Amino acid sequence: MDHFNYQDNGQLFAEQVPVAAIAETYGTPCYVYSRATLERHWKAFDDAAGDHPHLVCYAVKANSNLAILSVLAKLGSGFDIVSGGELARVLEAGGDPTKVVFSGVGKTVEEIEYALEVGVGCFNVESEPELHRIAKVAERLKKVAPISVRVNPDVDAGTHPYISTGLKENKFGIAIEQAPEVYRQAAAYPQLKVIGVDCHIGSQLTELAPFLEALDRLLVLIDQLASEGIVIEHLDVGGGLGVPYDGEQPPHPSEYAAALRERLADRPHLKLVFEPGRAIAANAGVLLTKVEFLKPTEAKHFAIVDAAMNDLIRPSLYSAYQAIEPVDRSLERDSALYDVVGPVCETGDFLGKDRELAIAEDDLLVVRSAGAYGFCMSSNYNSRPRPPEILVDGDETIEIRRRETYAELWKGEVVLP
Ligand SMILES: Cc1ncc(COP(=O)(O)O)c(C=O)c1O
Ligand SMILES: N[C@@H](CCCC[NH3+])C(=O)O
Repeated sequence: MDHFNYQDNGQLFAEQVPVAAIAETYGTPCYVYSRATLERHWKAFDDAAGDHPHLVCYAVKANSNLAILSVLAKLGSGFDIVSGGELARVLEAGGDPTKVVFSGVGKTVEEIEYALEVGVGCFNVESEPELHRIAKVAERLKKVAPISVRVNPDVDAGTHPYISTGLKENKFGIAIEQAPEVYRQAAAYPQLKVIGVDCHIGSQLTELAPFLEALDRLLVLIDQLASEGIVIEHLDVGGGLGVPYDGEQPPHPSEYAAALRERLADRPHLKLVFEPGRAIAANAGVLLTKVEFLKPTEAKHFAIVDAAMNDLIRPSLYSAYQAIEPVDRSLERDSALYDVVGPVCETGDFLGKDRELAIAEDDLLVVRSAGAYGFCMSSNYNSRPRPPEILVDGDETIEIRRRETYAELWKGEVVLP
């Protein structure tokens, strides 16, 4: 069962995970996750950091199902959040607020109050006005807010422009040249406690070099701050480690974490904070979908499936590649080149283009690497109920979110008299 992992990414897992039985029981489309794989990925970071002080703060945005958060909380995980809603989820799942880092460029007064009330571990401050806002709220609540400045190190992460975050032109963080001045202002506020430096340069990075370049720039900053008497206790390197969607060979989490740790060998007291999302969740999940119709046209063959862009938006939004495979490859089928599309009324509604597939109507397909930025980015567009989420936990399959009903589609709406 323990099978959706990096090394095995190219293999069919149907023999080990009862996906056909899951589809039978819960219907399609349907997300399926592996608890063992989630745990293994989290531990790869944790183990590689070894006895260097560290905290793996799973990025909740990647997959925020309460069951997933509770699995990680039980391992001792911290959490990287970007909203009050994510904080509420972490608390509901049994997460420790003191192990929460709060990122995001637009924290509201209400969110800051909430985070201070529950005692989050750190605010990752993304602008000067945010610094002043946190200080003001903390003063009013008579609290001291622990803060890091999210520094934009101006490193090209070499990833999709929509998910690159560490360049000068991106909205995230504070330019590294301005960071010392912002730290000085922070240090002058009695209601703020400077504890860290933070960065996050982008997502789906497949090389170590940009991470190390960013790290080196932050270490220079940390030394400069130390010379001014501003002591940094933790270095948050963000998330962003990529996964193999289409033959990429990103460093394994253990290799990545070990490389960063090595850089800090002469700084045994500088705590390392990681914020991985995708690397933990993506290849711990798949989206199951069924072929509704095969539609050959003059220009193209379409495989119309029952999952759509509302269920998994990454292909439509970023032209992202996600592998699509038939669950049962032993069936006799003619092979053809298909665009795998959903029922949503948008030309951009596709899960994959030009895929060589040997399939027929009613066949079950898996869309791989769908455990991260899958369900959490889903919507009800075209009034499609969102799919269920199933966690495979050893021999058990647990429905960790049931399929939405039609009535849930209009929850909170009113029919006018
Ligand atoms: C601040 C921050 N931390 C962590 C993450 C998680 O990124 P990833 O899923 O690429 O590890 C993101 C998303 O890119 C982010 O914006
Ligand atoms: N949602 C994106 C990643 C965004 C990362 C969040 N900062 C994806 O699916 O690849």
